[in-house]
Amino acid sequence: MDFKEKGLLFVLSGPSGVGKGTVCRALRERGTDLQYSISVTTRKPRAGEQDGVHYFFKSKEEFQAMIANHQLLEWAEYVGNFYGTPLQYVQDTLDEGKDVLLEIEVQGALQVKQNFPEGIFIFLVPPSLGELKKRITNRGTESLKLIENRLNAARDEIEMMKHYDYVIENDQVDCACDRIEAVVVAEHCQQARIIEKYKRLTEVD
Ligand SMILES: Nc1ncnc2c1ncn2[C@@H]1O[C@H](COP(=O)(O)OP(=O)(O)OP(=O)(O)O)[C@@H](O)[C@H]1O
Ligand SMILES: Nc1nc2c(ncn2[C@@H]2O[C@H](COP(=O)(O)O)[C@@H](O)[C@H]2O)c(=O)[nH]1
Repeated sequence: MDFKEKGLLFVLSGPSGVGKGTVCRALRERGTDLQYSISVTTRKPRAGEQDGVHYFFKSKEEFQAMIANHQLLEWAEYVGNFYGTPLQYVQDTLDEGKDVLLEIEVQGALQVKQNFPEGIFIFLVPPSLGELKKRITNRGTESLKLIENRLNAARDEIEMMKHYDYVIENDQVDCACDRIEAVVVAEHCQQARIIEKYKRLTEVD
């Protein structure tokens, strides 16, 4: 039987400012074998953010057209802006046998879980709420009002971590990366065992 192994889908969530982007950048620099989906958003670019690199920046109308045309794997409204994952990229990359990592907020992650239960869901937590506030404030990319909105959303998001397979603390970026890499290795071992079992069960004498 021709059994083509697909890539694994990892979903990384966590409250704004916990360090998802920082940890993903560090994983890239380490050369961890993951592909990163670029999301679509209606949020305005921050200083230094480039279209097609950090996000695909779209108008509300363009975003709604993508929803209507079933071009998004998931989407959500988060603190006044829309965010979504382009479906085609994820499908194609998994079909090529490569692992994909989505860095998305919890409403979107739960949609992925419904439609793609074999995904692996990781929730990144800060050492404390005080440290979260310090990180998002020191980043200096949002106004005080927006920081407050994001911290309010964080309380509800943290409540949702019970729906995730793994909860990883981002105390130090390097340690958080080590833990995520350990999850990737463990999930591949698990997949290899399942495939082996499936092959044995379907073998014809
Ligand atoms: N382990 C860490 N220790 C100290 N500071 C950290 C750590 N991880 C990230 N930071 C800092 O915290 C701030 C927020 O990080 P980052 O932008 O990666 O968060 P995020 O979760 O991607 O946020 P958002 O969801 O808003 O995009 C950055 O200034 C970053 O340098
Ligand atoms: N549901 C989705 N959430 C996404 C996506 N891309 C990013 N995000 C999350 O949005 C918030 C805010 O991001 P920011 O860049 O404005 O700070 C954060 O939690 C991201 O992880 C997506 O495609 N879908």
